[in-house]
Amino acid sequence: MPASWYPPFPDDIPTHPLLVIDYELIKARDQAEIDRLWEAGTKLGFWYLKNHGVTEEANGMFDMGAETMALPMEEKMKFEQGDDGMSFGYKAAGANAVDATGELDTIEFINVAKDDAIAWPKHARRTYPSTVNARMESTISPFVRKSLDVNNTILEIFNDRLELPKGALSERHSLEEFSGSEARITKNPPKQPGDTKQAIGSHTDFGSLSFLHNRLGGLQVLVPSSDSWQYVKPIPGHAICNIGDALSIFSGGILRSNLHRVLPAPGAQATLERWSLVFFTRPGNSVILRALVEDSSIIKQAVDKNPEKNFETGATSFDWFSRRIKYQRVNNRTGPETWKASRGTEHVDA
Ligand SMILES: O=C(O)CCC(=O)C(=O)O
Ligand SMILES: [Fe+2]
Repeated sequence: MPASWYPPFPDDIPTHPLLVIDYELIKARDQAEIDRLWEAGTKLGFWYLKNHGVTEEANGMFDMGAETMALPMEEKMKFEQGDDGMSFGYKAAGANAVDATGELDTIEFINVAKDDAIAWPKHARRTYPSTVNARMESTISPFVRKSLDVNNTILEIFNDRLELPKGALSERHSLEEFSGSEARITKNPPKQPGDTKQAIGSHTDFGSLSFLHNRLGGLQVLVPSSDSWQYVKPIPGHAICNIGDALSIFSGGILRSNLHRVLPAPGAQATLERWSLVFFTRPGNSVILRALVEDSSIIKQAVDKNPEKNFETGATSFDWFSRRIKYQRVNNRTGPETWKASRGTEHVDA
């Protein structure tokens, strides 16, 4: 459905302003735009990105999502992600908890590994439904490659601003090493009257950078230093980008991995199915998640200034990621401690 057919996001509810960053200017290394990206990355950890050049590929991904979710449940379940912490594949609605009480999530999604999109027609990590295979070459691989370009460019900018040696962040996100990087399409059913269920519970993202394409509202950020949640209004043609745990940890907390969640779309949009598309860039599986204090004096200063925060996770990116996925799954739930075990840097940040 073209975005112009959607009922508008209501104009009478508070929204959180994000800086609009122009990717063309970032690519051209425009200093003023880089300063604004830095401000967005350090203060909120979320920003809009315009002129990213991925709209057509994103539209194809939404079509792939619709084709995949229309398959019979029995077919989709053949490609289910399982309970061991692997994220690639299909997840049915209600397979994850959204909070410590074990309330169930309402979204279904399909995750396609960057490694499979790059290796195609070979399988690197797993197999997928026929609807995914049919679009791997035409849609998914181009989307993944372009999204990687966008996120890698942003990583280079942050690398320089963090005064890290050239390539310090890139080498931790190499194309060749297997990683948790993946493309995700989510589908949330229309809101039922009186329903207050969360589609995705409060979380920080697991990896380094998320590149999100939203058509409807529903995404909320926790406003820093407050307990107030505010909607992020989708703007046509603008992606929403955010920083995840791994990049926040590498930077000694200078870059912010902010809590966010997804509710049903507000106002008149609530009557529609809500689809969203994300590309997650995550470090290579073997990369240890710790502040890069030996490589940057400003990261060292940031860590020294906050002795109460622990940036030595002792975990590889693979361990961090698998733990978080695994303990979200309600099949693994024993009690509130399972939810706690699925958490990210909100504790580092406490
Ligand atoms: O659907 C959205 O707007 C956000 C999705 C999200 O936060 C996630 O998949 O991690
Ligand atoms: Fe997220």
